[in-house]
Amino acid sequence: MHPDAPLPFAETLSVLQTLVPPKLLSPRVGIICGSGLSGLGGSLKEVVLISYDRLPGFVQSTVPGHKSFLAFGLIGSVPVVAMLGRFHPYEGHKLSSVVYPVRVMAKMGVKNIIITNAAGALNPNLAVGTIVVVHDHIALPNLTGMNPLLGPQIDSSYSRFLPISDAYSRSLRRLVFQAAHQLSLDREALAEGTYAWVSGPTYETAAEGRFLRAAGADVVGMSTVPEVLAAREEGMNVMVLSLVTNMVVIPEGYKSVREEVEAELAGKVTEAVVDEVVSHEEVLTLGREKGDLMKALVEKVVEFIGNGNGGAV
Ligand SMILES: O=P(O)(O)O[C@H]1O[C@H](CO)[C@@H](O)[C@H]1O
Ligand code: HPA
Repeated sequence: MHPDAPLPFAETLSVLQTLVPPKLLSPRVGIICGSGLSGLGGSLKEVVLISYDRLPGFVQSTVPGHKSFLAFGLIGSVPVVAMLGRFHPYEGHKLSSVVYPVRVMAKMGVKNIIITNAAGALNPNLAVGTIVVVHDHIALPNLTGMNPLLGPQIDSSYSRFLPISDAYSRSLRRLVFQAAHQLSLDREALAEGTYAWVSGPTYETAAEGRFLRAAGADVVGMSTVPEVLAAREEGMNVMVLSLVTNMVVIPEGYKSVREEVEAELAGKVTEAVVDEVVSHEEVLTLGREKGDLMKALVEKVVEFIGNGNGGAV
């Protein structure tokens, strides 16, 4: 819930003013780096890294593949601020803490936010390594009472009932596909899809994966939606890129144990079935392998935003 304690915006901004050179203090674009994707920080010139523990209101990222630094710098000539490591509710962080950095970005004047994540594929037509340009979400936690916008309004300038059917900016999504064209990426490198937010930290069972797929989701992850909601409440244009790191819904489906045993008893030779499980190491490995592609896309989109393209400001 926000704000169960007054949010320390003034203190955070005052620390930032002392640590960040004036030239970088009004970022045009905010970036959040997903699991294994903090290498995006390597895109920044004249970078200034600020440890989260120096920033009032910030908590620590405790998940491998997430650092705990806020990075200020330039992509081309565009000033940006990037979270090298995000916060997830499953780490024990309150939703108000999870989205606090997004609100700080808004207070610094950020109008466009690019949120990245690692996600599992529910849509069997997606391949591991694909980057999904998210155009919608399904958030069971939101529908059942876990929403970062629950609670008293921060102030009366915020909308009480925020529409989010337009949460994912069409103009920013267009920029990603234009960026992919300029970078000569194969058509298969990018897809469009719906992100399902789950609380984690358990990965989905196969049946849960099928359930989310049947509901219309293409990828699933344990982050992003809280940040999207806060960013929309703050009036930002939002773009989300999900890197498919693993398959959740396996195209071949469930192999019956009864049939396996019956076939063996009938003297037939059966193929050994091994139930595959996902691991965070696998997620991070994919992040490392595809990190450069994500970085190239984000850089290009930031360049476009800097040039005033796409209707985004
Ligand atoms: O969404 P990001 O932070 O990229 O991380 C994803 O990877 C972790 C699971 O491997 C979960 O935190 C999931 O949400
Ligand atoms: N499920 C949830 N979150 C994830 C996954 C997944 O399969 N892969 C990466 N993040």
